[in-house]
Amino acid sequence: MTTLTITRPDDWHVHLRDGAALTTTVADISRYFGRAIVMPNLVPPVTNAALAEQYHQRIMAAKPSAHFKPLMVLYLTDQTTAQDITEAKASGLVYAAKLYPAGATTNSSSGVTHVDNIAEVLAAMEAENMPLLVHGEVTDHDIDIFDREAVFIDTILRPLVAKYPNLNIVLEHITTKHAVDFVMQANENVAATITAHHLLFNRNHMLVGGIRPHFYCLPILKRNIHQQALIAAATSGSEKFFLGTDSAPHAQAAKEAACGCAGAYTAHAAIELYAEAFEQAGALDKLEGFASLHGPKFYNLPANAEKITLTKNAWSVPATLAFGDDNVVPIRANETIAWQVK
Ligand SMILES: NC(=O)N[C@@H](CC(=O)O)C(=O)O
Ligand SMILES: [Zn+2]
Ligand SMILES: [Zn+2]
Repeated sequence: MTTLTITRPDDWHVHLRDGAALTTTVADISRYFGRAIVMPNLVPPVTNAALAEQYHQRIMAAKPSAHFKPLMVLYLTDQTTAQDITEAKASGLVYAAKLYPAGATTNSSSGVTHVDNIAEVLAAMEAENMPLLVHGEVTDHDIDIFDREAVFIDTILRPLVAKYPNLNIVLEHITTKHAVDFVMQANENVAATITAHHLLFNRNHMLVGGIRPHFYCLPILKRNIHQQALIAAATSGSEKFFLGTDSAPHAQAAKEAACGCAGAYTAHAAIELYAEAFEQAGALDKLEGFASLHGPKFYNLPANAEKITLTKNAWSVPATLAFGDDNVVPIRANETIAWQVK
């Protein structure tokens, strides 16, 4: 196949950052995506409706394409109240709230220290029909970094799903067969996003022949059998799995460092990278469901009305992209990508 026309896709998990970085991130994400769930892990984080509204204005001031709509997310802390949820929902701009276990990932230090601290908040979200988005990793320092997602599922998520059976939950950026199996056996209100980089890469890409910091993200790339399970889930046609790039830019110097930040930048070529992964799996016919239909259905929103067309036409990714006063090194820097959006 050399061209592929699909319903305009959405990105259900992206980091646009703030300030001057918005010039690049907003242009890239709005090139063909219709909507994006915008992660709230700024410094300080987006913890209430007023902050979400201000962040929304800054994103719109960065002039996204006319078809683009940012969907805002509340960052949950130990101090979040049920009223914060009610006000966020009433704003009409906030579509979900995010659980970052404190210390699990970039800018998560204000996150939740124990899920019991947000019991009332979760009950309010269940009542208000507001989805809970989860960074699913435990932070105990004696738990191996490669096991943190599986341990989170068994010790935190499974009991949480049982306690709030009607809460809509998205396990974000899943990276293991354990997560795929958990989501598959759960009820319809439990779904997952999958990144392009976790479909295309495993930990060998990051660690063999030298350490490659631009592949370092959280949850960390796992071994090949997990990559295969993610590919099988994404291309299965199951409505429980949908596109979330987790495009997470950091300045080049913050990645290429003795202690490098976690996050991979893919917003410059997101659907193109997914198309490669789906083509390698012989499943290009499943891309539209994953990228454009399953997400809106889960969020109870209509699919986008327009279409986009991808053509098989290799193009070169630059070594760096502008990122405020800095640079970001995108995934596939100095290499080619097989697909291109017309
Ligand atoms: N995925 C990452 O490695 N990093 C994200 C945070 C996150 O999504 O966990 C970031 O904000 O940099
Ligand atoms: Zn995360
Ligand atoms: Zn993320």
